[in-house]
Amino acid sequence: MRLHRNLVFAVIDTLHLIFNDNKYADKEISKTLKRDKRWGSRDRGFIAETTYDIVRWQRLYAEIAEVKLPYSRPNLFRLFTVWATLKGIEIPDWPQFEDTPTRRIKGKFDELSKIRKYRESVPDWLDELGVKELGEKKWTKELNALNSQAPVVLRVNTLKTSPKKAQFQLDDEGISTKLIPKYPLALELYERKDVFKTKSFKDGLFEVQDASSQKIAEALDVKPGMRVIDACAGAGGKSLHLAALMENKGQIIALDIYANKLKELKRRAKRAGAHNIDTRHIENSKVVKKLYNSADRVLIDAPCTGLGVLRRNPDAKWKLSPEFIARIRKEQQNILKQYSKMLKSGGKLVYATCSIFPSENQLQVQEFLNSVEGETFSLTNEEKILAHTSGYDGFYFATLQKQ
Ligand SMILES: C[S@@+](CC[C@H](N)C(=O)[O-])C[C@H]1O[C@@H](n2cnc3c(N)ncnc32)[C@H](O)[C@@H]1O
Repeated sequence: MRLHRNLVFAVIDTLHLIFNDNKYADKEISKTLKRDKRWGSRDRGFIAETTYDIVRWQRLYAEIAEVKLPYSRPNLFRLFTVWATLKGIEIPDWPQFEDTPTRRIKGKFDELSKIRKYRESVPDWLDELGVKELGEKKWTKELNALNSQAPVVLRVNTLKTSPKKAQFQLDDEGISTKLIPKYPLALELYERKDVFKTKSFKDGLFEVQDASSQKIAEALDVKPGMRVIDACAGAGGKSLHLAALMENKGQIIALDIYANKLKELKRRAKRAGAHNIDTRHIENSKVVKKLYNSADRVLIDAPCTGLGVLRRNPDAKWKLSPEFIARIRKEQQNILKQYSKMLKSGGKLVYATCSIFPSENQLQVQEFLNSVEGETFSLTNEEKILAHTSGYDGFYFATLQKQ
């Protein structure tokens, strides 16, 4: 592979913003990709994948390159050199690479690879916490799976088409997919492609949604005509799925504390042809109180560490902190206690996270069930989905029934 100067510079500029200015990798990468209209899909793929790779392996590469945060521009080139050398890519004779040592990279890599926190590139505290939460064996396997590249999975929008029809249409647009057994609406791409440019996407035939995530709305057991509350709806990944399962009949009330996310939800709902979603911004506690005892189903897709989706957001490894985790656990319990009050008697509630840590998952549910607010609830189903066993994102969900 020959390295192109403008693409490498784009990667270096993006890494500077992610590492030194603490910006989100996905947002910065998509901004960078808009910089030059002449870039084709291979150029864009190079920028996105190289940036993600270096973010994912930051600790390992920094240790090999002997550089420390904040990274100067020459140090970012040293990180890049480690990436390229380990990939077997020849380093060009540009002035930016003059002082970057290429010798000993492989030797150091072999040496550091014996130690999990370097091999899998995680901070000490997260490695220790992972062992405490999952046990040595499971954490080692899971962390390894979470450091691999995630497959691209679509959820077919049954308001507009069927999985088989969508598969044919995508095939016509040059995108080959396979059905995934046990995930009725999922299509997995054989090869990474920009699906957002397709006519099928613009026509609302599918959303990009990991296979594990597709289990959440399904677990809520909704029926057409029900009144359903999606309490942490964000940009609506699950709301759209719920609308399809409800065949656009009944009502979905999508709540979130961020109005901009709900605005994005509305845009997506329009494309998907989902007409039964009302959005409500949680500006104060009254918005939730008004909905007490009103819903047949409540989905709590809770804010979490996102450790189950590290393959998609590798920068979370560097942005998370023990303080944040402590805060988010409290928030999860509060949300469960307050938002479960929106459910009618006899209704069902699903609590879900894209985390793999029991402290955010089954332990939260247990704490809730043992509390006064959880007295009338019982656990009817629970699934702990790990990336290394499922092949898809790490997720958790519990279904609770209210007496
Ligand atoms: C895991 S994300 C939801 C993803 C979304 N359900 C989807 O499928 O696309 C969690 C959401 O909870 C929202 N959130 C955080 N704190 C909240 C709170 N106290 N009440 C309601 N929503 C909250 C966040 O803004 C975020 O959008």
